[in-house]
Amino acid sequence: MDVDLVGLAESLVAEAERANERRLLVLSGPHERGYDALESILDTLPVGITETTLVGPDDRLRCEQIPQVNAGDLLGTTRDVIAIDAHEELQPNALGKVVGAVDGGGLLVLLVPPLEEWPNRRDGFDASLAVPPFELDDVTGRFKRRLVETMRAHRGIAIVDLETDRVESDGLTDPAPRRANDTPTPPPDHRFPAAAYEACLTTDQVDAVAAFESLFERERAVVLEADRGRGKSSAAGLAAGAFAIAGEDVLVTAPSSRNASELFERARELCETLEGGAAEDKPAGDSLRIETAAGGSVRFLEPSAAIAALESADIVVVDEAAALPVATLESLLAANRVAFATTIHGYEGAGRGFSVRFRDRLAESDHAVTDCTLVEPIRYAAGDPVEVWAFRALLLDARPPVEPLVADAVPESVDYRRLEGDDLLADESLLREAFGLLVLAHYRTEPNDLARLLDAPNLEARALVHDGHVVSVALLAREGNLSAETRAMMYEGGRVRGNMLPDILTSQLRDEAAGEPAGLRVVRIATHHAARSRGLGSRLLERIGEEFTAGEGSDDSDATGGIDWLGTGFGATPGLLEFWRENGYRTVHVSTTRNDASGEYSALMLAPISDAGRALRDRHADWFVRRFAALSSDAIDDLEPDIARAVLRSVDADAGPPLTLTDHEWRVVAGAAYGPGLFDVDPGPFRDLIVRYFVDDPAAVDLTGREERLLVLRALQGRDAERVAERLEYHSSGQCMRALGGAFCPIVDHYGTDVALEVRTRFVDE
Ligand SMILES: CC(=O)SCCNC(=O)CCNC(=O)[C@H](O)C(C)(C)COP(=O)(O)OP(=O)(O)OC[C@H]1O[C@@H](n2cnc3c(N)ncnc32)[C@H](O)[C@@H]1OP(=O)(O)O
Ligand SMILES: Nc1ncnc2c1ncn2[C@@H]1O[C@H](COP(=O)(O)OP(=O)(O)OP(=O)(O)O)[C@@H](O)[C@H]1O
Repeated sequence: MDVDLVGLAESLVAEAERANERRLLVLSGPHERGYDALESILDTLPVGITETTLVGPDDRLRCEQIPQVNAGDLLGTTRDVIAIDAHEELQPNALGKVVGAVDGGGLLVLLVPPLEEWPNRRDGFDASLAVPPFELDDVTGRFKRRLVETMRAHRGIAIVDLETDRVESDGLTDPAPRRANDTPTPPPDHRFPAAAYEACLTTDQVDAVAAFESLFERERAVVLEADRGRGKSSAAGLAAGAFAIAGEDVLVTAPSSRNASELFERARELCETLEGGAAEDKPAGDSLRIETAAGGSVRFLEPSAAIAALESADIVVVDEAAALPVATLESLLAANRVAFATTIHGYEGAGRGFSVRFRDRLAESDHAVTDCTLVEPIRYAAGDPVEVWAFRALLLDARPPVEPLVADAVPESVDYRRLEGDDLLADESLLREAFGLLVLAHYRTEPNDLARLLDAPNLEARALVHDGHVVSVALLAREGNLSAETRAMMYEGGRVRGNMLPDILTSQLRDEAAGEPAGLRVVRIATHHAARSRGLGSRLLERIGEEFTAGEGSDDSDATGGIDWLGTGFGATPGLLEFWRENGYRTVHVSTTRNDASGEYSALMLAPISDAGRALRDRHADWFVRRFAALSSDAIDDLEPDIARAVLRSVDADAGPPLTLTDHEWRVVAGAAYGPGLFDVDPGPFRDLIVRYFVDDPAAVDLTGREERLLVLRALQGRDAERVAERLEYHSSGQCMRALGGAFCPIVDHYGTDVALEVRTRFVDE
């Protein structure tokens, strides 16, 4: 080989060391030559085998090797050199996870096919985007084209063409030598020991530790946000140690104990510094525990155990909070003094439930909240070119437009726009705004989603733009239109990628024909927070409906038309159910388990366009109404009553069986409403009536919100009267049951047959 590859790698590393930055070396060309080059580089660089990792399919070097799917193992760890073999495939998520693990002074190496060809090759990841009925050939290469373009445009990235033996770019930036880091100093008035601050590596970390001092007071919460590798876990550990030294019992929780290791490391070091090795580190089962001379402690419990033990702790620290379900975070908020540390950008595809949903709940709580953001990286210098490139290429920092640009947007001021892949690729700011809005509005968006948006044949995006800026955006997926073979396979228990609605309607709800009509699922919709509640989201759905109604019916399956139904599935909340209902969508199913990430039950809704779509919606609405009462006392017996009310109200009013209570059942119900009868002897007819009442939503039946919740909790979900009385603030279970009878009076008045009304006259003077 003519080019002095080894010399280039050495210069890159020398420069990286000088600046405490990283460098990226792209080796493009035939697979084997890539490995030959990599091996000679690794043989020469003064880097230990233990500090090197190969991320790829084969164990080909004398160093640690992990496949891309396990790239998450590198999160929170540090390596001098990481090489990614992207010949067989490149998973965008793996790239995002790996980039943060390379140490300052280190090298990231990317083995790729010749750059000109790479975007035109379909790889293993692309295969995952070819969801039925689409084929691999339908997948495009825009994401890779974007990677190549940004690699060529960014600093600090060397590109070598191994086929032509040419250095396309040497990636050298000739950086100024790094300034010696100023040693951070403790804040002037501090309550933690100075050693807690002296252990900090950056001024940001000092500020973060200081933020924890607010937890000396009651009813306080601290929120620590940072990109990966800013030292937030360590800051939390120093604070936890300082509290333990002061005699407090600190309970630490995180998705797994592995996530909390840095925190315990710092806490233990601090306790040892201050107590001269007195701190005890006792592994007890799977929990870590540090105890101090003052009787304080730092201990780890898994989230569910931590929730059960909140009462016993003085202070609760939640690390990697964004990766926990919102429901779990809410339960942890019951702690009086609590801190949440979380990653804000999606290296890990970590949940954004934290910022999206939990923030509101935190603001509503009684805690005074202290916020702190750590910006300065710890593993490498700020402004590191590899991080800058990764953020840009993977849009890890994509943001919606700044508020003033869209603050005046109203339905009359906006244009409807199809966001075609090529437009998005060509217009960086359009892509950033649209993707940024999707990311901000959803709790789980990751680099793979960017690739999907650009390349997946089943996905489309639409937006409302105000003065050229995206103010509302929707991500749409084509579903259904599946062959008889695929449908049979699903019906028999096989899985099909994409196609969420047909999949659930077929495999769970046993409708083999559900995948036949063609649909369009609104995967995600978001309006800029500065312009919500002005009808923009509804306008966007309306325009989408118009566009796809144009070519109604599955016979005509050309690019825009050929759609039988619009649909959606999302974590159900009363507000969202109302939003979709207002826009013509009707509920056909509620999931029987809570979503892992959001902690919510999902609702599936359909808005038919063609006759085939209407038939699909109608039969599923009918089945849903028929099964709802039985579900309520079983799989969804803990569905929040306000969600149950909203779910039933958003079912098509014509759906479900007619009321068929026998004369005897009417006597039982009317007897409980107006006389001495009891709900408990025969709940069935009561439940049928309640479901009918909610689905019809008749104005003539006058019930309060509290009465409706009572109907759900006691009668549909069959919960214990005493608990229901407590929750709805009735004086006693007796009063609660009397109120239940009372709630049935207007229902009997409205629906009751002559037999029922006769019962009423026995007890009421008319
Ligand atoms: C498949 C999915 O993507 S479901 C997830 C939807 N997206 C999100 O939750 C992201 C955050 N939220 C948003 O971006 C917006 O609130 C959207 C997209 C839900 C609605 O967009 P908007 O432009 O505000 O819609 P629009 O003005 O037409 O309708 C608003 C009405 O919907 C209802 N609504 C929507 N969301 C909520 C909510 N979270 N809580 C209460 N009501 C809500 C209300 O009735 C509201 O009217 P109001 O504010 O006068 O009470
Ligand atoms: N004060 C400190 N003293 C010693 N080492 C530190 C300190 N702060 C951070 N580090 C080291 O820097 C790296 C990143 O720190 P830490 O894990 O706390 O950051 P983080 O923001 O939680 O990062 P990640 O999200 O990647 O886990 C770790 O290897 C940690 O050991």
